[in-house]
Amino acid sequence: MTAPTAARHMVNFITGNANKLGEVKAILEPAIQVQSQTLDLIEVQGTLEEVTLDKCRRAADLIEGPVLVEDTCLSFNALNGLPGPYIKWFLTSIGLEGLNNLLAAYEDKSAKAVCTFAYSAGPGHEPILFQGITDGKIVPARGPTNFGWDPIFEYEGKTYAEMDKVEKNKISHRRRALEKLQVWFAQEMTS
Ligand SMILES: O=c1[nH]c(=O)c2ncn([C@@H]3O[C@H](COP(=O)(O)OP(=O)(O)OP(=O)(O)O)[C@@H](O)[C@H]3O)c2[nH]1
Ligand SMILES: [Mg+2]
Repeated sequence: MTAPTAARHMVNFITGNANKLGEVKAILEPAIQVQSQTLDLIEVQGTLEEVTLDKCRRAADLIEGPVLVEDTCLSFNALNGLPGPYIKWFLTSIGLEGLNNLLAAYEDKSAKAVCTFAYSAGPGHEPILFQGITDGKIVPARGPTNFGWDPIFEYEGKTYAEMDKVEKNKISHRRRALEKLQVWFAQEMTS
């Protein structure tokens, strides 16, 4: 499938999350320019893939053009992957300490940060998924609290919040997903 010409060097990232947008720009630009629009998209229940595909189709229909969306999961291995795509609700409801408490009864504190981007060339075009996973563990909060659950997700001895942006963007779930998107975009440009 060939993407429309306008989408070859530019994506329209639909998100309400300024921190996500900042990281996506830092990783993709200047090779791929990122413009952004905020839409209040209803998010369905289901697997991460189902949630992201549905979000992408809705965004493409509303924008009537090419879109990129992303959904982030935080999955606790001891809880068979929960909170997963529902992490936003959990974080809002019980906070960082509450998320730690969910694992109090379990020895296994390991978790996966999972980022799934979906790109659609427009309404009626089936979205393409790009997923990245970073394995870490859940710890009591350390570091600045300006982005979601960054302070409780530890990777190789540091929480995401303790890393500067450059460091996080080298190893993050978002970076790993965007590397796949970059490869796909590069192929589209030469095809
Ligand atoms: O500490 C964090 N480090 C990250 O790297 C990260 N990425 C996302 N999040 C949070 O996890 C939930 C995902 O929900 P989510 O994917 O639906 O995002 P959202 O609703 O904020 O934006 P969007 O859906 O408009 O794009 C939201 O609470 C986000 O704030 C992160 N927290
Ligand atoms: Mg959301």
